Amino acid sequence: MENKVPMVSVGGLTMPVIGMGTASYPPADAATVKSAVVEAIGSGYRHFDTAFIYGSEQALGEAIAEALNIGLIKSRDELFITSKLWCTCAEHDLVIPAIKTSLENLQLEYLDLYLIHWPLKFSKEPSRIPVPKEEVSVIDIESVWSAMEECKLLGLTKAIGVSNFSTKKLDQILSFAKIPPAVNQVEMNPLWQQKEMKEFCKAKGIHVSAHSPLGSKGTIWGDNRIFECDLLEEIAKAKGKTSAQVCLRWVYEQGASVITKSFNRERMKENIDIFDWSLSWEELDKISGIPQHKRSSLTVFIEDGSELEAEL
Ligand SMILES: NC(=O)C1=CN([C@@H]2O[C@H](COP(=O)(O)OP(=O)(O)OC[C@H]3O[C@@H](n4cnc5c(N)ncnc54)[C@H](OP(=O)(O)O)[C@@H]3O)[C@@H](O)[C@H]2O)C=CC1
Ligand SMILES: O=C[C@H](O)[C@@H](O)[C@@H](O)[C@H](O)C(=O)O
Repeated sequence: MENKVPMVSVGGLTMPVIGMGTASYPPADAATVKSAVVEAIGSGYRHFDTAFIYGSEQALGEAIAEALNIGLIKSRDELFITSKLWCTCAEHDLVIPAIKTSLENLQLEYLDLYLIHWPLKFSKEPSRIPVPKEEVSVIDIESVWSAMEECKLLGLTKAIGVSNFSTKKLDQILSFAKIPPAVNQVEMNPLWQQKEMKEFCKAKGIHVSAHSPLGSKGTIWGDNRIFECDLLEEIAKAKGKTSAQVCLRWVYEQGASVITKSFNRERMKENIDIFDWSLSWEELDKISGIPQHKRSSLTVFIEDGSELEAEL
């Protein structure tokens, strides 16, 4: 299939506006992730999102090797690969070893984008989930960011950015960064539209990437609300599309990139088929009025996560 996915400029790189997520719950086995990624490459995906904590780096690396082997792609450079620094390594001296571990897992020499996963640090390997609050603190962003900058200067990644950062935290980074964050990857979908974040990032030249664009259906941190939203279904029906496609197209029309996960062949094809039609002003206006509902995985994974969230 011809790759007709639009590209966006991010930190001096071009990035396909849709990326395939590789986080799943319960975590899929390596063979499932590998075959889903190979299938996705065959369907035109060129952008993949992983993280140390997902446990999917190895399988993604194997899929890339396989795609090269069977000639689906000619060179690794045709792909855009993102990984993320986990909270147990969110301190200056642990960042370079962490990205090297991710690269080793992926069998790659460089990442395209390396993100700080959360503005949080775990003092040790969490003793349980939800992580006890005494094991969690707010990241020392200045020292961690300088190590992220070193990752880029060393050529371990082409661009650096953050994830789940508030505008307040972004402002902090911008006050000292030699290399500003290229991306903030945040939850964004018609039920959590990120209007303020979108305006802030536009003004500061930071690209917004949307994770959970379908509400992370099927995971313990997600829900099915997107698929139960009558308005989205109504719009989808009228256009001969699905609610998922309407959501993904909506994110794209906001100027954000879309990171969505499907390991199902038909749905991954459906999800990438959003670039030759558009939403009307009237439809966009109706979506803009949907009551907002933030669904944060912090409250699932961290004890008193909502209190902590207020600090971030
Ligand atoms: N930075 C961060 O903190 C976070 C990053 N992420 C990243 O973003 C990616 C996407 O987010 P994620 O939480 O996975 O959730 P999504 O919002 O992309 O939803 C994925 C779920 O929806 C299902 N699905 C996918 N396409 C369709 C469709 N067309 N119709 C119906 N159901 C569909 C999938 O099932 P199936 O596979 O069976 O199709 C899966 O259960 C993650 O994989 C991860 O890479 C996610 C959360 C947080
Ligand atoms: O342990 C915590 C979880 O992994 C969570 O914070 C992340 O996995 C997040 O939901 C994501 O998918 O990026």
